[in-house]
Amino acid sequence: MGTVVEAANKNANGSAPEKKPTVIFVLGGPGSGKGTQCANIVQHFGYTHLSAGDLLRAEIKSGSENGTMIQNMIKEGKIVPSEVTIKLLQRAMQESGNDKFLIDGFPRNEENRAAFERVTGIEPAFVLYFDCPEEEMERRLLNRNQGREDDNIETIRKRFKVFLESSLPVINYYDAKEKVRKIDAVRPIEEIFESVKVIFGPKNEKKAD
Ligand SMILES: Nc1ncnc2c1ncn2[C@@H]1O[C@H](COP(=O)(O)OP(=O)(O)OP(=O)(O)O)[C@@H](O)[C@H]1O
Ligand SMILES: O=c1ccn([C@@H]2O[C@H](COP(=O)(O)O)[C@@H](O)[C@H]2O)c(=O)[nH]1
Ligand SMILES: [Mg+2]
Repeated sequence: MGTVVEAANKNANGSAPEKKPTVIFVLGGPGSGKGTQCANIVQHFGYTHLSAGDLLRAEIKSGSENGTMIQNMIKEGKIVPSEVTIKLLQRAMQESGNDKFLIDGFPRNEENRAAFERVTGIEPAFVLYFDCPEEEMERRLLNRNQGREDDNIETIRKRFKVFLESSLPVINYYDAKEKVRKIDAVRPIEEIFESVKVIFGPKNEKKAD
Protein backbone atom coordinates (compact mmCIF):
# COMPACT_ATOMS: atom_id res chain seq x y z
CA MET A 1 0.00 0.00 0.00
CA GLY A 2 1.32 3.49 -0.89
CA THR A 3 1.61 6.50 1.38
CA VAL A 4 -1.12 9.13 1.69
CA VAL A 5 0.92 11.43 -0.58
CA GLU A 6 1.27 8.71 -3.22
CA ALA A 7 -2.47 8.02 -3.07
CA ALA A 8 -3.26 11.72 -3.45
CA ASN A 9 -0.97 11.86 -6.47
CA LYS A 10 -2.87 9.15 -8.32
CA ASN A 11 -5.65 9.78 -10.83
CA ALA A 12 -9.14 8.33 -10.41
CA ASN A 13 -8.05 5.30 -12.47
CA GLY A 14 -5.13 4.70 -10.08
CA SER A 15 -2.39 5.67 -12.54
CA ALA A 16 0.29 8.21 -11.72
CA PRO A 17 -0.61 11.70 -13.06
CA GLU A 18 1.37 13.18 -15.94
CA LYS A 19 4.18 15.36 -14.66
CA LYS A 20 3.57 19.00 -15.54
CA PRO A 21 6.25 20.79 -17.53
CA THR A 22 8.43 23.37 -15.81
CA VAL A 23 7.64 26.87 -17.06
CA ILE A 24 9.57 30.06 -16.38
CA PHE A 25 7.99 33.31 -17.55
CA VAL A 26 10.59 35.75 -18.88
CA LEU A 27 9.22 39.28 -18.61
CA GLY A 28 10.47 42.84 -18.98
CA GLY A 29 9.78 45.86 -21.12
CA PRO A 30 10.21 45.91 -24.90
CA GLY A 31 13.93 45.75 -25.65
CA SER A 32 14.98 44.87 -22.10
CA GLY A 33 16.99 41.92 -23.45
CA LYS A 34 14.65 38.95 -22.87
CA GLY A 35 15.41 37.18 -26.15
CA THR A 36 19.15 37.78 -25.83
CA GLN A 37 19.33 36.23 -22.35
CA CYS A 38 16.96 33.37 -23.27
CA ALA A 39 19.40 32.30 -26.00
CA ASN A 40 22.13 32.00 -23.35
CA ILE A 41 19.86 30.11 -20.95
CA VAL A 42 18.99 27.60 -23.69
CA GLN A 43 22.70 26.91 -24.31
CA HIS A 44 23.59 26.63 -20.67
CA PHE A 45 20.55 25.04 -19.05
CA GLY A 46 18.76 23.14 -21.84
CA TYR A 47 15.41 24.91 -21.75
CA THR A 48 13.26 25.38 -24.85
CA HIS A 49 12.79 29.07 -25.60
CA LEU A 50 9.29 30.08 -26.68
CA SER A 51 8.96 33.76 -27.53
CA ALA A 52 5.24 34.53 -27.77
CA GLY A 53 6.04 37.44 -30.11
CA ASP A 54 8.08 35.16 -32.40
CA LEU A 55 5.25 32.61 -32.48
CA LEU A 56 2.78 35.36 -33.43
CA ARG A 57 5.10 36.67 -36.16
CA ALA A 58 5.46 33.10 -37.53
CA GLU A 59 1.68 32.80 -37.54
CA ILE A 60 1.43 35.93 -39.71
CA LYS A 61 3.96 34.47 -42.17
CA SER A 62 2.16 31.10 -42.26
CA GLY A 63 -0.86 32.72 -43.95
CA SER A 64 -3.17 31.76 -41.08
CA GLU A 65 -6.70 33.20 -40.97
CA ASN A 66 -5.64 35.17 -37.88
CA GLY A 67 -2.61 36.63 -39.66
CA THR A 68 -4.06 40.03 -40.57
CA MET A 69 -5.57 40.54 -37.12
CA ILE A 70 -2.24 39.65 -35.43
CA GLN A 71 -0.26 41.91 -37.78
CA ASN A 72 -2.56 44.87 -37.07
CA MET A 73 -2.33 44.33 -33.32
CA ILE A 74 1.48 44.10 -33.36
CA LYS A 75 1.73 47.30 -35.44
CA GLU A 76 -0.35 49.05 -32.78
CA GLY A 77 1.55 47.46 -29.89
CA LYS A 78 -1.70 45.84 -28.69
CA ILE A 79 -2.11 42.49 -26.95
CA VAL A 80 -3.42 39.65 -29.12
CA PRO A 81 -6.37 37.71 -27.56
CA SER A 82 -5.25 35.03 -25.11
CA GLU A 83 -6.85 32.10 -26.92
CA VAL A 84 -4.72 32.74 -30.01
CA THR A 85 -1.41 33.05 -28.14
CA ILE A 86 -2.10 30.18 -25.74
CA LYS A 87 -2.91 27.79 -28.61
CA LEU A 88 0.41 28.69 -30.27
CA LEU A 89 2.30 28.19 -27.01
CA GLN A 90 0.62 24.84 -26.30
CA ARG A 91 1.37 23.57 -29.81
CA ALA A 92 5.02 24.64 -29.56
CA MET A 93 5.36 22.98 -26.15
CA GLN A 94 3.96 19.71 -27.47
CA GLU A 95 6.11 19.76 -30.58
CA SER A 96 9.32 20.49 -28.65
CA GLY A 97 9.51 17.14 -26.87
CA ASN A 98 11.07 19.02 -23.93
CA ASP A 99 9.61 19.40 -20.44
CA LYS A 100 11.13 22.76 -19.45
CA PHE A 101 10.31 26.05 -21.09
CA LEU A 102 11.21 29.72 -21.06
CA ILE A 103 8.05 31.54 -22.07
CA ASP A 104 9.30 34.94 -23.20
CA GLY A 105 7.03 38.00 -23.43
CA PHE A 106 3.93 36.25 -22.06
CA PRO A 107 1.68 36.71 -20.06
CA ARG A 108 1.31 40.34 -21.05
CA ASN A 109 -1.80 41.14 -19.06
CA GLU A 110 -3.93 39.76 -16.27
CA GLU A 111 -6.28 38.05 -18.71
CA ASN A 112 -3.33 36.26 -20.42
CA ARG A 113 -2.09 35.11 -17.04
CA ALA A 114 -5.39 33.79 -15.73
CA ALA A 115 -6.26 32.10 -19.05
CA PHE A 116 -2.88 30.34 -19.27
CA GLU A 117 -3.14 28.97 -15.74
CA ARG A 118 -6.78 27.91 -16.31
CA VAL A 119 -6.23 26.25 -19.70
CA THR A 120 -2.89 24.54 -19.03
CA GLY A 121 -3.10 24.06 -15.26
CA ILE A 122 0.52 25.27 -15.13
CA GLU A 123 1.89 27.88 -12.73
CA PRO A 124 5.36 29.22 -13.43
CA ALA A 125 8.23 27.97 -11.27
CA PHE A 126 9.32 31.61 -11.17
CA VAL A 127 9.34 34.80 -13.21
CA LEU A 128 12.59 36.21 -14.54
CA TYR A 129 12.11 39.97 -14.78
CA PHE A 130 14.58 42.11 -16.71
CA ASP A 131 14.35 45.60 -15.28
CA CYS A 132 15.45 48.33 -17.69
CA PRO A 133 14.60 52.05 -17.98
CA GLU A 134 12.66 53.23 -21.03
CA GLU A 135 15.43 55.43 -22.44
CA GLU A 136 17.81 52.43 -22.62
CA MET A 137 15.10 50.16 -24.09
CA GLU A 138 14.23 52.82 -26.67
CA ARG A 139 17.88 53.11 -27.72
CA ARG A 140 18.20 49.34 -28.09
CA LEU A 141 14.99 48.96 -30.10
CA LEU A 142 15.87 51.76 -32.49
CA ASN A 143 19.26 50.11 -33.10
CA ARG A 144 17.98 46.52 -33.38
CA ASN A 145 17.77 46.51 -37.20
CA GLN A 146 15.87 43.25 -37.52
CA GLY A 147 13.19 44.78 -39.75
CA ARG A 148 10.46 44.45 -37.13
CA GLU A 149 7.38 46.49 -38.04
CA ASP A 150 6.97 47.57 -34.42
CA ASP A 151 10.53 48.91 -33.95
CA ASN A 152 9.62 52.49 -34.88
CA ILE A 153 9.32 55.32 -32.40
CA GLU A 154 5.54 55.64 -32.73
CA THR A 155 4.86 51.94 -31.99
CA ILE A 156 7.64 51.77 -29.38
CA ARG A 157 5.88 54.49 -27.33
CA LYS A 158 2.61 52.53 -27.54
CA ARG A 159 4.40 49.34 -26.45
CA PHE A 160 5.89 51.14 -23.42
CA LYS A 161 2.42 52.36 -22.40
CA VAL A 162 0.93 48.87 -22.71
CA PHE A 163 3.83 47.45 -20.69
CA LEU A 164 3.29 49.94 -17.85
CA GLU A 165 -0.50 49.65 -17.80
CA SER A 166 -1.04 45.94 -18.51
CA SER A 167 2.16 43.92 -18.11
CA LEU A 168 3.68 45.39 -14.94
CA PRO A 169 0.56 44.35 -12.95
CA VAL A 170 1.30 40.73 -13.92
CA ILE A 171 4.83 41.09 -12.55
CA ASN A 172 3.40 42.64 -9.38
CA TYR A 173 0.95 39.72 -9.08
CA TYR A 174 3.79 37.20 -9.11
CA ASP A 175 5.93 39.42 -6.89
CA ALA A 176 3.22 39.22 -4.21
CA LYS A 177 3.64 35.42 -4.44
CA GLU A 178 7.44 35.80 -4.09
CA LYS A 179 7.98 34.33 -7.55
CA VAL A 180 9.80 37.25 -9.19
CA ARG A 181 13.57 37.14 -9.71
CA LYS A 182 14.49 40.69 -10.72
CA ILE A 183 17.61 41.36 -12.76
CA ASP A 184 19.24 44.72 -13.41
CA ALA A 185 19.28 44.72 -17.24
CA VAL A 186 21.38 47.87 -17.73
CA ARG A 187 24.71 46.10 -17.87
CA PRO A 188 26.76 44.28 -20.48
CA ILE A 189 25.08 41.09 -21.78
CA GLU A 190 27.69 38.75 -20.24
CA GLU A 191 27.45 40.40 -16.83
CA ILE A 192 23.66 40.07 -16.83
CA PHE A 193 24.00 36.40 -17.72
CA GLU A 194 26.23 35.86 -14.67
CA SER A 195 23.30 37.05 -12.51
CA VAL A 196 20.92 34.82 -14.46
CA LYS A 197 23.17 31.81 -13.86
CA VAL A 198 23.05 32.37 -10.10
CA ILE A 199 19.25 32.20 -10.22
CA PHE A 200 19.15 28.93 -12.17
CA GLY A 201 21.89 27.42 -10.01
CA PRO A 202 24.84 25.16 -10.86
CA LYS A 203 22.87 21.94 -10.37
CA ASN A 204 20.64 22.78 -13.34
CA GLU A 205 23.54 23.28 -15.78
CA LYS A 206 23.55 21.08 -18.88
CA LYS A 207 26.17 18.36 -18.89
CA ALA A 208 28.91 18.89 -21.50
CA ASP A 209 28.09 17.04 -24.80
N1 LIG B 1 22.61 44.15 -22.03
C1 LIG B 1 22.50 44.68 -23.24
N2 LIG B 1 23.19 45.79 -23.55
C2 LIG B 1 23.09 46.37 -24.76
N3 LIG B 1 22.31 45.88 -25.77
C3 LIG B 1 21.57 44.79 -25.51
C4 LIG B 1 21.64 44.13 -24.24
N4 LIG B 1 20.82 43.06 -24.28
C5 LIG B 1 20.27 43.06 -25.50
N5 LIG B 1 20.73 44.08 -26.25
C6 LIG B 1 20.35 44.43 -27.63
O1 LIG B 1 19.10 45.13 -27.53
C7 LIG B 1 18.20 44.73 -28.55
C8 LIG B 1 16.95 44.17 -27.89
O2 LIG B 1 17.29 42.95 -27.24
P1 LIG B 1 16.26 41.72 -27.25
O3 LIG B 1 15.76 41.50 -28.62
O4 LIG B 1 16.94 40.60 -26.57
O5 LIG B 1 15.12 42.33 -26.33
P2 LIG B 1 13.65 41.81 -26.01
O6 LIG B 1 13.41 42.09 -24.58
O7 LIG B 1 13.50 40.40 -26.48
O8 LIG B 1 12.80 42.78 -26.91
P3 LIG B 1 11.28 42.61 -27.43
O9 LIG B 1 10.42 42.74 -26.23
O10 LIG B 1 11.09 43.75 -28.35
O11 LIG B 1 11.19 41.28 -28.10
C9 LIG B 1 18.96 43.75 -29.42
O12 LIG B 1 19.49 44.44 -30.53
C10 LIG B 1 20.06 43.21 -28.50
O13 LIG B 1 21.22 42.83 -29.22
O1 LIG C 1 1.92 37.29 -25.58
C1 LIG C 1 2.07 38.16 -26.47
C2 LIG C 1 3.31 38.47 -27.01
C3 LIG C 1 3.41 39.43 -27.97
N1 LIG C 1 2.30 40.07 -28.42
C4 LIG C 1 2.38 41.08 -29.49
O2 LIG C 1 3.62 40.95 -30.18
C5 LIG C 1 4.37 42.17 -30.06
C6 LIG C 1 5.82 41.89 -30.04
O3 LIG C 1 6.15 41.09 -28.89
P1 LIG C 1 7.70 40.89 -28.44
O4 LIG C 1 7.63 40.18 -27.13
O5 LIG C 1 8.26 42.26 -28.32
O6 LIG C 1 8.36 40.09 -29.51
C7 LIG C 1 3.79 42.85 -28.83
O7 LIG C 1 3.98 44.25 -28.80
C8 LIG C 1 2.31 42.50 -28.97
O8 LIG C 1 1.69 43.28 -29.94
C9 LIG C 1 1.07 39.77 -27.88
O9 LIG C 1 0.05 40.35 -28.28
N2 LIG C 1 0.98 38.81 -26.92
MG1 LIG D 1 12.13 39.50 -27.83
